[in-house]
Amino acid sequence: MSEILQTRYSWLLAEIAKHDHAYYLDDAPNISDAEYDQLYRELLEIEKLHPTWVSAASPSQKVSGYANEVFSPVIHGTPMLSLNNALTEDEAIAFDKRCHDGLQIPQIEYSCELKFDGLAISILYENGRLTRAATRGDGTTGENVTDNIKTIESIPKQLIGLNIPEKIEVRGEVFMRHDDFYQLNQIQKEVGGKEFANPRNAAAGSLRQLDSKVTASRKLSFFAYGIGELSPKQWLPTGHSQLMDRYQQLGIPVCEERSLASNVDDLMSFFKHIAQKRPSLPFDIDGVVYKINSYTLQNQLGFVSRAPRFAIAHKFPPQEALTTVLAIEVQVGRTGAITPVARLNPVLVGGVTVTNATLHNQDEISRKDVRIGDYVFVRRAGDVIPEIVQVDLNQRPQDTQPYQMPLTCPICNSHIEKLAGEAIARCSGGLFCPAQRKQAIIHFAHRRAMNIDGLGEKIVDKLVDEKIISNPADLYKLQYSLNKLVQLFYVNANDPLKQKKGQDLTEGKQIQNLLIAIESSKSASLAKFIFGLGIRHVGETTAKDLAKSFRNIQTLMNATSEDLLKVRDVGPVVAESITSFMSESHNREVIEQLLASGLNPQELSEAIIESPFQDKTVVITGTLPTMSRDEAKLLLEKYGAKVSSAVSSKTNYLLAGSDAGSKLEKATSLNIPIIDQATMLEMLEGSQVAT
Ligand SMILES: NC(=O)c1ccc[n+]([C@@H]2O[C@H](COP(=O)([O-])OP(=O)(O)OC[C@H]3O[C@@H](n4cnc5c(N)ncnc54)[C@H](O)[C@@H]3O)[C@@H](O)[C@H]2O)c1
Ligand SMILES: [Zn+2]
Repeated sequence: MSEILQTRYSWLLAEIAKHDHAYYLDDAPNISDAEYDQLYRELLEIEKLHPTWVSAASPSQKVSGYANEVFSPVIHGTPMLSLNNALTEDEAIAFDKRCHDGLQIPQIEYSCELKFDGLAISILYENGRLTRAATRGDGTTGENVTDNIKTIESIPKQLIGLNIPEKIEVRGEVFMRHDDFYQLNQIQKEVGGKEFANPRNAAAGSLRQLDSKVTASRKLSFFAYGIGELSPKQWLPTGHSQLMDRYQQLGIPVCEERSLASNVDDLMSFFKHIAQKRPSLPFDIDGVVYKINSYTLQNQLGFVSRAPRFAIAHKFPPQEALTTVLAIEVQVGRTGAITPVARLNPVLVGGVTVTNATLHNQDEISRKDVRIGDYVFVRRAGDVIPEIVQVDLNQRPQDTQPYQMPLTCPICNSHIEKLAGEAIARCSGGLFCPAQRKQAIIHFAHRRAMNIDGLGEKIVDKLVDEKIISNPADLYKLQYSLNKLVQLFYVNANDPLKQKKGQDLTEGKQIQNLLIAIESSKSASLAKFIFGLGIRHVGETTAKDLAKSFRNIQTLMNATSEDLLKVRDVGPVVAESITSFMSESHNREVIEQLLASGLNPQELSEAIIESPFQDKTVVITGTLPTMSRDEAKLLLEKYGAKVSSAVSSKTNYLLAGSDAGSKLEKATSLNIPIIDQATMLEMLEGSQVAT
């Protein structure tokens, strides 16, 4: 039992670390906060049972987060801590009880605030002037974001009033209001930039920018809720609430929505009052915070490693609503991944209209048994993509059917496959499916596949969008589309593909180069061709093994599982993936078209007969008259040479073209034979490569 638990514990540590990275460093979480909190809770439960397992590195022992080293570091005078959570009313009541037990006094006054959903910031004022600002980072070391903070309008650069302390570190939250968030995403959409999943990510992503001009262009807001360094110490008022009042007098923004509570009932009514108000607030909050008001009492209770004992965040449960499933549709991603999506009767969840929810995969649909027509609870936990929590079985209409994913791709009709051990189903028409088109062509042209220089993502996007090509075989027909290409490359001056300054537009050099690269790719090896097909699980190494075993593409196309399993390193999953790919007639058609265009990839045996370059080391330098250096390299390698980049005493030949520089000098000084392209070709005459 304990072994299973130990495994689970290690898994949780790794999982939480992974999510912390995505959340704190990349400002792009992959799971909802509610799901994250569940993982964290489970970790705490296990640690309670096995205190000896807990190391200092556990997220329970330290403040989560990182300081990215691209910012200069700021060491916090006093650590910036986290808050413990109460997820239920009972847990909040238990917090109040712990405070009473710890302080042994009959009545405690609490200051109640909102829990803003942004990121913590420390702002230092010296003699009233803003001199430094830093993020929380890992709690001890934060990121210096002074210039960025200065771009936030509501944060005073100079404090006002008569009672300004010599030095004061104001702590609070930077966040983004809903309207500013929608506006930002709208702009991002227009300029093709990254859209943010929620205001928290947008705030963090906007503040943690190296260029403060970017931050300045994003509208951020700020509320203060705490204090760090202070001098003179006597400046501090008696309690937290009084500090907030004083902040207001200094011109520091403080949220109006706060109150004092004198017992646990007051805490609960504050919570309910705010929960009701939440949908109409202009910014996101994920709960409320209760803090013992008196600083003397706060100090008596003190801190645990990562959070104060005198405060707690009472979090809202994830926001849910009930609605009906109108349809279940599948979406096909760029790599063929099939994701079922529930189309919902539009419903407001926490102030946002939800019309779709992801269902992830068939296993998930079956587990939840979501059917078309069902009433379902939809959750939006302040974040990411809405999801279906569960079906309300009491309201299930008669005649509903368990949902089955389609067997063929809704876009291209190829069969949908699900490989053993994978949760995700995929469209098998990799070479043909419009959804996968761009990805397939980009992969085919990749340097390590057919190596078509100049055929990058942007050009592929254009060629496909303009319907000039729709699959890799179309590349070899491009010379027939010259007119269209010229238009595409040169006519629209605003086009990202337009020629760089100084290049001659009329010459058509870019098109010419592309066509040459496509033409030379016809001689790519069988291994590169197989790799270029983009068959799932067939990487470069597997492609090489397959090429060696099958010698030509036709044999591979007709190989059975048994044949495939004989190949080194090919197991059942790879074999299944290949047979499934090759059994899809659409893919076969594209391969046939490729062969018809003059590609005939063959695997040459490695045995070389009679080559003067067999096992010789050659270095290539300068510009050769008719070949590129890469072409010469391939040729030499085919004849058994090892082509290296630096001249040494071990070099057997230097192949030199015009404008050769230091390599030529070095080779001369080492007495290494120097040959030119013509000599190389002469030497190769009469050599043979066995096929
Ligand atoms: N979705 C994910 O993948 C993921 C990953 C990591 C963390 N998280 C989220 O982050 C939380 C943990 O982060 P955390 O350690 O920053 O704790 P926290 O966000 O739960 O609480 C501490 C923070 O609350 C903020 N805060 C807002 N209002 C406040 C107020 N009035 N007074 C004091 N502080 C206030 C401060 O920034 C402070 O640093 C998790 O509970 C989870 O919700 C999510
Ligand atoms: Zn498809």
